[in-house]
Amino acid sequence: MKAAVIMGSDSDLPVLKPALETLQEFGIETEVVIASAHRTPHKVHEFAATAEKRGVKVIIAAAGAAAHLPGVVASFTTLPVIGVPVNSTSLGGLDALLSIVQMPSGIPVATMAINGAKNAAIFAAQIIATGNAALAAKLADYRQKLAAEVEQRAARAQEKLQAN
Ligand SMILES: Nc1c(C(=O)O)ncn1[C@@H]1O[C@H](COP(=O)(O)O)[C@@H](O)[C@H]1O
Repeated sequence: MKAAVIMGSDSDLPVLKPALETLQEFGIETEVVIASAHRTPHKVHEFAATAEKRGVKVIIAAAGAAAHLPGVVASFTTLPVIGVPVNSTSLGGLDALLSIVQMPSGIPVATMAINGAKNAAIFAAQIIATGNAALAAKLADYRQKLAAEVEQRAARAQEKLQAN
């Protein structure tokens, strides 16, 4: 049960932190790699072409600006690739979102929201859980906690409304 998180620059790390924390919470072993399709293309190729052999089941690939990294990673492997557009330029992440989401037919990248690192990790867990009952149970538990939190917040909001 292993995931990989690759990002285009160390400057993306703060955005990816929630993904790393969430993967850890679910007990998923995670490789973290900083490599760029533009600046270190050979490293990206080596990483993606050998990921399956290393036991990686799913790859989260994050980049900002002209974010070619997720698509290039996807081109070198048939493992599922989850793309995270990072807001790192004056275009607010829309540049990265459009670069990642609009893949040519045949080489998909499952694209998350801008800076949507946490959902990327949850989605990665869901993919791994299709073949791992213990992880599937953890995800079911997570959903229950989420629902309980929403109910608590709704109850607090109702109390405030009634007090006014
Ligand atoms: N989009 C890419 C790629 C790539 O797609 O290969 N490599 C780096 N980058 C992005 O450039 C932004 C600025 O990087 P620097 O802060 O290193 O200048 C980062 O958000 C990175 O993901």
